[in-house]
Parts: sequence; C-alpha cells; structure tokens
Amino acid sequence: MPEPAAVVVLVSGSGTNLQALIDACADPAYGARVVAVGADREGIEGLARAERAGIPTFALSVKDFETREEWDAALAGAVAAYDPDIVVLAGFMKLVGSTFLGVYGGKVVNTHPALSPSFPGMHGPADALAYGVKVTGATLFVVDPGVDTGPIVAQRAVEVAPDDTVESLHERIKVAERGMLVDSIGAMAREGFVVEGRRVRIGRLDPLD
Ligand SMILES: Nc1nc2c(c(=O)[nH]1)N[C@@H](CN(C=O)c1ccc(C(=O)N[C@@H](CCC(=O)O)C(=O)O)cc1)CN2
Ligand SMILES: NCC(=O)N[C@@H]1O[C@H](COP(=O)([O-])[O-])[C@@H](O)[C@H]1O
Repeated sequence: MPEPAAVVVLVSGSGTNLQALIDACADPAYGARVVAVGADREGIEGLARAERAGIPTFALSVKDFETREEWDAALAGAVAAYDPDIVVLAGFMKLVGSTFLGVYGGKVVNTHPALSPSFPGMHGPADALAYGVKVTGATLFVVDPGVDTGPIVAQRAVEVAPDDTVESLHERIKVAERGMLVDSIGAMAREGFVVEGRRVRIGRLDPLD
C-alpha cells in the first residue's frame, strides 16, 4: 500500500470536521493521515481533539505578531514543519494571505457551510436563512486569495426546513459537510487532484472529457 498523504488541518473552534477526518484516517485504506493540527487561538476543542488522538498541535494568534503578514509567514512556517501534501482549513476563521498561499497554493482546501458562490464569509448559514433560500449546503474548494471564491472540489445540498434556526440549519449542514470532506479528502489523497482554471479534477480523467 502506498504511503498515506500527509494532511495538516487548521481549526478555530469545535473541530467536528477535524474529528471526522481523524476517524476516517484510522482505516489504512483511507489513504491519508492527519500529521498536525494548527489553530489561530489556544484553548479550543479542535486542539483538544487532536491532543486526545496523539496528533501534534500548534497555535499562532494574530495578536502575537506585529503585522498580519508576519503571522501569515509564521503560519506557513509552522505548517511547513510537517511537509503536508494537503492543508485542510476546517472551520479556520482567518483569511490566509499571499505568503501562505505562495507556499501552499493549489493544495489548501477550505470547507464552507453554504453552496458557493452564494453566501461567502463567516455567516453562511445565517445569510442563507435570512435570504430565504429553500436549499443550501456545503462546499469544499481550493483556497485562493479571495474570500470563498476558489475552484470547487465538491458540494452537498441540504434542504432548509420552514422552522429552521441558524443553529438547526448549521448542524444539518455540518452532517453533510463532514461526509463531503471525508469522501473528498480520501479521494484526493488516494487518486491525486489537479486544478485547471476553475475546475478541480480528482483522479484519472474521463477519456471522453
Ligand atoms: N485566503 C483565504 N483564506 C480563507 C478562506 C478563503 O476563501 N481564502 N476561507 C476562510 C474561511 N472563511 C469562511 O468561509 C472566512 C474566515 C474568516 C474570515 C474573516 O474575515 N476573518 C477575520 C477574523 C475573524 C475572527 O478571528 O473571528 C480575519 O481573518 O481577520 C472570512 C472568511 C478560511 N480562510
Ligand atoms: N467561514 C468559515 C466557516 O463558516 N466555517 C464553518 O465553521 C464550522 C466549523 O465546525 P467544526 O469546528 O465543528 O468543524 C463548519 O461548518 C465550517 O464550514
């Protein structure tokens, strides 16, 4: 069996997406291994989940750096120590900048709780509910310098219920999101992937395509 792909996961909160990846990686056939978990803050459940799984962690807070650029470079350096094949932003509430993307561009993916290109930013479920859409969902994309604008890897649709609150809707999205993340990262790790303009292709190309 080939070496599993090395994955670094960056988190800011509860880390349920991270946990889904950790659980999937327990199967050697999955093809990936979480080699480190980083955060932009201390004391979060995401880091505790990594520690319980015996995975190395690091935390770099923007406020501990003179400039945003210095934080971005330090983040790139901390991630580089683990030589990842894929970097997953899983509820990571910071925009990564040009230094980080200069090193990892093309292999950083972010999971977002809305169907891109609708409702980018930090409040996807609330914005979808406020707009009144009947279907929303989750999107996995390759991170670019914009906010939730990168080429799409995968999407899962979720129906909005008439009595949904932001919390109930986000929880239902997160169930779909975790499945999307686990399925996509496994496929990317096992089969490889390529970004061609706005299209992301996983594995062998369809001969008719
Ligand atoms: N270069 C990119 N970085 C990130 C992307 C992206 O598409 N391109 N996706 C985000 C996730 N994201 C929501 O989808 C998001 C996260 C954070 C922000 C933001 O404005 N954050 C503030 C700080 C807020 C806080 O600390 O609570 C900031 O960065 O200063 C917008 C969108 C992951 N990164
Ligand atoms: N803009 C980024 C954003 O909204 N991210 C969202 O935060 C949640 C984190 O959950 P988790 O910490 O339990 O994985 C996820 O739904 C993720 O998509």
